[in-house]
Amino acid sequence: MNSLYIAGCWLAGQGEPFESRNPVTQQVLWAGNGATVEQVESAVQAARQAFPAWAKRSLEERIGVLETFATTLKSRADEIARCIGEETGKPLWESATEVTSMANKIAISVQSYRERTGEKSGPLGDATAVLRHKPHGVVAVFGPYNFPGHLPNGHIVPALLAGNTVLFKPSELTPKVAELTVQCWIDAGLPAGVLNLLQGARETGIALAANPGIDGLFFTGSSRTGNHLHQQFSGRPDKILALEMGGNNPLVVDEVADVDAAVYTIIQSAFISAGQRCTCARRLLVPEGAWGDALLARLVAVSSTIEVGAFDQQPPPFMGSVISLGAAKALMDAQELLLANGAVALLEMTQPQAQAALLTPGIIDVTAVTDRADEELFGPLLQVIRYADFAAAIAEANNTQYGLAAGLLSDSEARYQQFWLESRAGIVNWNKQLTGAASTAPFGGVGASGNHRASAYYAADYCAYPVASLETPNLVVPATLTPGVRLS
Ligand SMILES: NC(=O)C1=CN([C@@H]2O[C@H](COP(=O)(O)OP(=O)(O)OC[C@H]3O[C@@H](n4cnc5c(N)ncnc54)[C@H](O)[C@@H]3O)[C@@H](O)[C@H]2O)C=CC1
Ligand SMILES: O=C(O)CCC(=O)N[C@@H](CCC(=O)O)C(=O)O
Repeated sequence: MNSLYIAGCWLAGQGEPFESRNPVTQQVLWAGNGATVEQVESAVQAARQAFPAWAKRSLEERIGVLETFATTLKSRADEIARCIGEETGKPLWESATEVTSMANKIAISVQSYRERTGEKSGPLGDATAVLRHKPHGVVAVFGPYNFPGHLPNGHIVPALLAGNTVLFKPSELTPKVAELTVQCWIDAGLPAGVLNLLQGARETGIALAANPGIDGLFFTGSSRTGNHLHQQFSGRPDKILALEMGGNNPLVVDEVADVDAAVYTIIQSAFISAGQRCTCARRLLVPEGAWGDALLARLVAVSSTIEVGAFDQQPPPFMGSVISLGAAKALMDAQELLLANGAVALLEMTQPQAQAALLTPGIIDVTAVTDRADEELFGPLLQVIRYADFAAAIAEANNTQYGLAAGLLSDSEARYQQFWLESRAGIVNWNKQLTGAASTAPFGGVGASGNHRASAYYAADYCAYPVASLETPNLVVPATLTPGVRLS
């Protein structure tokens, strides 16, 4: 099978074989071979060769290709949504929103490019000061499995718009979505070599990140891989590295008047996408006492009725599966370990069928667990921590190496102001779910969640570098010479 797209040609990978499966039925959806070190090198050369012509095209010409890509996405929206659903397990209604986000990314990126990396000029003395931006050159884009279309697209679109050429290494768990996306780019008329697809697992990623021919690497994925890349790129200030990584996100609940509104917002924060969003609430901070007990009772009651099912089930489920049987097992093991260490199951996460990666929502009280690991459990398992007062809640919210998203549900604006000031995260929400960040805003975290190169609306910033110029067509001797210099 021709799994790679290099220099405008589909060709077979010569590396390790791998496949993707429907996480519920285990049906094989895609099978192929990864790219070898040599094939990565030939893709880097193709991207290098294509770079000057692509970068020299006018911005309007590049926008034209991107807009055709958006039209292609819209015309194939149902097919792409189905592909995302069957490969990730995400319900069709949610996969459809992912395709919409992909298409919307074009206009948002153009607006962002013009606003943040466009051209500005003004008089400075007897010259004109001009600010323009240039693309970096050849950049690698690494994608995660949870948004196999939207998140790589969030790097690829602004990178191409700025004039870079791209090597796309998708998650090995979602090769079929990646292949379909690249086909849409081909149909949109993207010239050969401008976007190259390097399928493969970790070894392909390692080969691409280590290739000396890349000028930058834009990564969305786990903190562990991101940290590894950060170390690998240390001492290389000549290469730009943008890291979007995971979180251990806190959602603090105050004693609000509308308990059902709080419960709904918690569910949208913790269980959407079966808990497989980097922005999902992982830790729910609930006040000690009767009000907190009542909130939790209601949360458990409603969560136990959440529909979980296959991506195409009718009527549609709220939650699909997690990405694989392996991921389901790791989550079940993590729950078991927490329970063995003193956690109390308020609603135990279960895996109803051993051969399907479907998990029911889990809510466990970990207040009594000492030395809780500060790690991201990437699935539908919400950890509850009870707090004595608001200061303790904020301290617990910040008790993490990560800093992606943090939220407060409270009727008090003063408390929100305190929370906003004292919390440390790139997304801080008040009475809104943690998930579903807008593409029209910057998206990135601090601490172990990122390296201060926010994506989404600010992706333009890492896709091009500023060039400041002082310009005048007339080379003249200034009226006043610097002391000590004589021209006569
Ligand atoms: N902050 C953000 O914007 C987002 C972060 N995420 C995070 O992504 C994670 C889930 O995605 P995964 O696919 O599991 O991430 P991952 O880190 O396992 O994989 C991401 C990519 O890196 C590649 N890779 C793995 N090891 C590598 C190595 N040593 N060298 C080079 N490449 C390597 C993989 O093949 C894949 O293409 C979660 O932690 C989630 O929080 C997901 C979405 C958004
Ligand atoms: O990148 C963008 O355009 C906006 C950020 C975004 O879409 N965030 C989503 C996905 C987060 C994840 O991958 O887990 C969200 O906040 O739900």
